Amino acid sequence: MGILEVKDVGKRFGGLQALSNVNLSVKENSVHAIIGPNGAGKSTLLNCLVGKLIPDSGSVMFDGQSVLGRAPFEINQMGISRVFQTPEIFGDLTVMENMLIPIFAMRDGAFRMHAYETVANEREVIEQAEQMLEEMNMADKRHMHSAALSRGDKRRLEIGMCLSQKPRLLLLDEPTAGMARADTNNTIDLLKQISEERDITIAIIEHDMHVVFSLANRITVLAQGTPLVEDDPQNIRGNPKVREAYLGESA
Ligand SMILES: Nc1ncnc2c1ncn2[C@@H]1O[C@H](COP(=O)(O)OP(=O)(O)OP(=O)(O)O)[C@@H](O)[C@H]1O
Repeated sequence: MGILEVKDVGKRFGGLQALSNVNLSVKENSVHAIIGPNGAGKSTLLNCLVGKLIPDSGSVMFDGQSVLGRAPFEINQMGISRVFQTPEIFGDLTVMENMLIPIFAMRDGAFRMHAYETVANEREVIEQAEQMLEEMNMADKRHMHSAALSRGDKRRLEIGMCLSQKPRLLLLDEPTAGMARADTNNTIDLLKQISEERDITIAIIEHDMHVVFSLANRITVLAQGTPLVEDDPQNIRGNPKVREAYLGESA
């Protein structure tokens, strides 16, 4: 039994069956990649996991509890944290101010833009934020405006903000999209370190096969809204069905 169990999930948009019979079991403390060609349904599936979409059929269980019908913030409080394609940080705030927001939200149960103002003097919250910045290797950038950070550092900050909420499952939606190779490699190293050092499960949607094969210990291939194969990375590489699904792409 995985920490995340998706059973027979279907989702239709008008005449388009975006997902059908999706089954997925994500083992605790694994790094599970969900890959597939454009339009395969990866983002739709992810949105069903975090409450942004409600499937038409099937079930999504996290740690034995259904996430269906819960609002995104409730699912977040259950222990699922999501990293978006474009970093969701507040560019006008400093690195430290950004880091304060989710820690306050976790304590008080809401994620609000002005949150840091009301807690800026609270020692305990500041100490937690400082510690997370240390762990993310960003302490020296604490006073920088977040908009001025490199793409890799924005991602690093956002991942730190997610981790400060102590999630049990981190969902990443193409975390290296649009990055230069150096930033991509830094992000790979950071995610490797997180999965090795923390009691956390990672599920990642990713197009870049270098990232997928550097990180994942389990891979599900989606094609036309349904899982084509789920296996260990070494078996996915040579799988003819996967190559066929990716015809014209590099699997
Ligand atoms: N809100 C929506 N309304 C209508 N159709 C949608 C909606 N969201 C997604 N789709 C369609 O559902 C199918 C699956 O889309 P989805 O974005 O989940 O695929 P994907 O695997 O994430 O693709 P990509 O790799 O290009 O991001 C596509 O045909 C897409 O056009």
